[in-house]
Amino acid sequence: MPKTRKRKVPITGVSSTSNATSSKPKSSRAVIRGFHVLLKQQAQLQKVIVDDISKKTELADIEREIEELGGLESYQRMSAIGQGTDRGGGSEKILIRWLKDKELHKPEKKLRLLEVGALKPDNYADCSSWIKATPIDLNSQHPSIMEQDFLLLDHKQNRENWDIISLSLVLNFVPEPLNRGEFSSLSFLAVIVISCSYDTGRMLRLSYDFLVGGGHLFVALPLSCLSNSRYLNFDFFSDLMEILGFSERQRHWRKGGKMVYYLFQKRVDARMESITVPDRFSKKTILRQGNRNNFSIIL
Ligand SMILES: C[S@@+](CC[C@H](N)C(=O)[O-])C[C@H]1O[C@@H](n2cnc3c(N)ncnc32)[C@H](O)[C@@H]1O
Repeated sequence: MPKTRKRKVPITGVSSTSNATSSKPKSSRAVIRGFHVLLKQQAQLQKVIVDDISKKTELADIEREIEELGGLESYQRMSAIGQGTDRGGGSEKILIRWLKDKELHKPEKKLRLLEVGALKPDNYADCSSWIKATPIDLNSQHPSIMEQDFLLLDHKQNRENWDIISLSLVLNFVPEPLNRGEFSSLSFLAVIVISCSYDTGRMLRLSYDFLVGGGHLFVALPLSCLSNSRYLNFDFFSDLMEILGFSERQRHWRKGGKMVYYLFQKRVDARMESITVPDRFSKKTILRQGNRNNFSIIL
């Protein structure tokens, strides 16, 4: 008689039936964490799958779990719930506060803000008298969010076209080129937490090109991307942004916290074309050993 495979306890410990539909903060956090665990494992398994048949079964289990959790839509919905003001609000609050501190909220003309990786269409609705926000996402969840790959924006049209660009939890989320464009939600999920270092660097370069002189770039990252990466730390990131032509204006994180926020300003005198990128920024440079994550940015 053929052996029946015992159904495993979910790797994430997250039950698909109870959590994927709930909007309780604990549940959404658990589902998001669950997704991250599964996606990482899925991406790792996909790398070795070719010659190891037993891994195929493991991968199938993981893909089933991802599907049971509701796929990308569920993940994005949960992240959007996490952004709600009743949950402490999204990172846009920090950007708005910094802009107000700089007295930038009384402009002659509304500030044009490009919000990359928007899960909600109305994050800047309260500031509509001084901010004209354009939310975009690879996989739009709302008719008012333009479905658009930032990396494929028309260069000519967007060059020096934006006063502010927001990359909140996007640099750590850039899918591999193959999975961008015509992706199924599942193949997209597979690479969601394994950022492609070159595209992350390209995103920062494009942000520079797309901002007006003196324009601001807001970056939010999971703290561990800088505090516990093999290839990146606070100093390295600051040097890299300097090289790109950005001056740091604000930085916020706290010990034991989960996030780090930056506000950079495009230097007007910087001439990217003539800058030679030092070697250490154009390849992965190991900064520290041990049990670390692999988040990196390559210019
Ligand atoms: C973790 S969510 C971040 C959501 C929100 N900005 C926040 O701070 O919570 C990352 C989003 O970035 C989007 N994204 C990643 N790369 C992108 C790209 N090249 N162009 C547009 N959106 C992108 C993904 O589709 C995803 O919805």
